[in-house]
Amino acid sequence: MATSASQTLRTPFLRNPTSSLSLSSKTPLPFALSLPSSRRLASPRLVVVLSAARLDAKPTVLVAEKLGDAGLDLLKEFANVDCSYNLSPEELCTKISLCDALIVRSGTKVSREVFESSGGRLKVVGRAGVGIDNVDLGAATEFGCLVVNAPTANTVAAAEHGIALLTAMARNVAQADASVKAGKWQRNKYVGVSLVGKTLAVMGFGKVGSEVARRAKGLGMHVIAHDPYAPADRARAIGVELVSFDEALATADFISLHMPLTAATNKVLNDETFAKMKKGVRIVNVARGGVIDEDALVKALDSGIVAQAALDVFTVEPPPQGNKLVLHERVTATPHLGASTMEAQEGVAIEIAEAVVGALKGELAATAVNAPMVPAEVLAELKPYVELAEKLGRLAVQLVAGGSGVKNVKVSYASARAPDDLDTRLLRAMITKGLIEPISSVFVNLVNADFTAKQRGLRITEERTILDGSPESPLDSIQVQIANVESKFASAISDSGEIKVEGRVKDGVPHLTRVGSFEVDVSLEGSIILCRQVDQPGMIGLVGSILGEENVNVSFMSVGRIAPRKQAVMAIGVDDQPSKQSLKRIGDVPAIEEFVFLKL
Ligand SMILES: NC(=O)c1ccc[n+]([C@@H]2O[C@H](COP(=O)([O-])OP(=O)(O)OC[C@H]3O[C@@H](n4cnc5c(N)ncnc54)[C@H](O)[C@@H]3O)[C@@H](O)[C@H]2O)c1
Ligand SMILES: O=C(O)[C@H](O)COP(=O)(O)O
Repeated sequence: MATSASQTLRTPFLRNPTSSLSLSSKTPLPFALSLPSSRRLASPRLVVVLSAARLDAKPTVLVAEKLGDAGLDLLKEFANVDCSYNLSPEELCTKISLCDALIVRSGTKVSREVFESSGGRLKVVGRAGVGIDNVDLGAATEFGCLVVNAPTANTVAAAEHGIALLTAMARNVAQADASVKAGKWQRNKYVGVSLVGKTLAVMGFGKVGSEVARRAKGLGMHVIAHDPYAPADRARAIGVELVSFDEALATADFISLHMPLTAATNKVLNDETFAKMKKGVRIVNVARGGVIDEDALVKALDSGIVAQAALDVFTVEPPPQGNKLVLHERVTATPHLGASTMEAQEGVAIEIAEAVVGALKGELAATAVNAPMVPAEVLAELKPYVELAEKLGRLAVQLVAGGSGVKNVKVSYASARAPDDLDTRLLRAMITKGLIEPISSVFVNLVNADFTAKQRGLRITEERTILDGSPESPLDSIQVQIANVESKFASAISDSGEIKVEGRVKDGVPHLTRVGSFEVDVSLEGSIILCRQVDQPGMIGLVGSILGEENVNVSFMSVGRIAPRKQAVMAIGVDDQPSKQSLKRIGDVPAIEEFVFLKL
């Protein structure tokens, strides 16, 4: 989904189950921050019960690389800001356990060790720039840590630096400057090449690449581009032809690299691909050093395949002293300056500060890198269903008998909406949270739900039932089925052999509406007692009075039965947890064949 950088989206950062803080029954969303409970934040849109003392607690943001003042000011309004630059990896790991958020540029490696060392406190990593190859995204996701970047504010700066390198390289500006400063006047040595009419291949036609292409056309160059994922109409609009990788290599006089560093682009310029280039090609790299095999580039320069190279980025930064590439006479080098203009750094600082503060408040910036983006209006509509989803997951897993491994879960959404008009990622994440948290010590949120499910071998399949009728509300019901398990409440097993629970939202409140083959109706608040009994008068009163004697408030009761005077399931909602003795007394009622107490 395309969103503007300034748009912020409300997203669930889910409560850490180890926290003592609980959500009130009136809480419309389980959207508290995953901060330690003592550090929860006040936010006008977070309905979490906070003590007054806690309202004062500010999160701590570690800024590990230089950030523009405007961004720092924004951060300071909301958080304690620790600006500690040039930390060693060990120092970063030590400090991180005291921080809720970390902001870096490209010079800091946010490794797995950083997430491990944070002890679960680090909730947001903000990358003040585009490339997130210095952040271990897999580890961030595993640890439920959101990663946000600032992808737009330095685009023009990077494109301008690309053009600066292109023109400077073609006219030997850096080499000639050094020569004049050394007292020489070598006019014949530094004869350059013209750009006009030459073919420039832009590799990676994204934000920076397309801005470079636009500017190069203004210089009279013939611009082609290679990008397997770029839309043809965007290229057409700028007058750029999209070509294959090999065609780009074979026809270009100049190659400018603008792709991200990924497994697919790592050392994409290597011995083999240099051999496919036109002799005398000139290369600009303001993307990432790792996209070029640097040893191969030195060879290609020495053999004359590559006439010149202009490099802003290197595989290792800073490159080691004596690096052959940096010292090569036909190489122009800058120390990763693409984003370094006053304007870009101010913009990046604001963009990342807004994203990090938003994330700490429980919002999801539109620039989240490792979590699905859910538009604010979709989120508002799904709010009660999100709560329903988590509670159905919690109920279903508590019905599983000990020793049965939960492996296969089927979720069915009944809705009158068209299939592509219902985004279920959030619901699936919440069901996953509900299924996993009661039986483990991990906490699950939108960032790590799919990862955690996969890691635990939990297969969640989703299906849609399309209903007739008005699609006003997004969903009619959600059903969660767990296959191939025994249940501690046999009546929860449906005719087809799975544990089955189903729920709906009524007047904005989630309700349990089916257990196994029994229809019930109990609001999903507090906790629930399910009893199977032979349907007969007086049962509600009997159980109600056992609970009443202990001052346990009953919020809801409902009986679902197959037929009058046959087996029935009674669902009782309670505000407080009954004592073991009361539960035993309920179990001892002769007409009650089985019962289970479930915490929501
Ligand atoms: N030197 C600097 O200071 C500086 C500044 C900004 C950006 N960058 C780097 O520039 C690069 C581009 O940034 P952006 O903002 O334009 O990102 P972007 O995501 O907008 O564009 C990247 C483009 O690369 C394309 N791509 C992905 N894999 C590809 C492949 N195998 N072959 C060809 N194209 C491929 C994508 O489809 C996308 O269109 C990134 O590596 C970023 O880190 C460097
Ligand atoms: O990916 C980026 O945004 C650029 O490489 C800029 O990196 P920097 O923030 O370290 O200058």
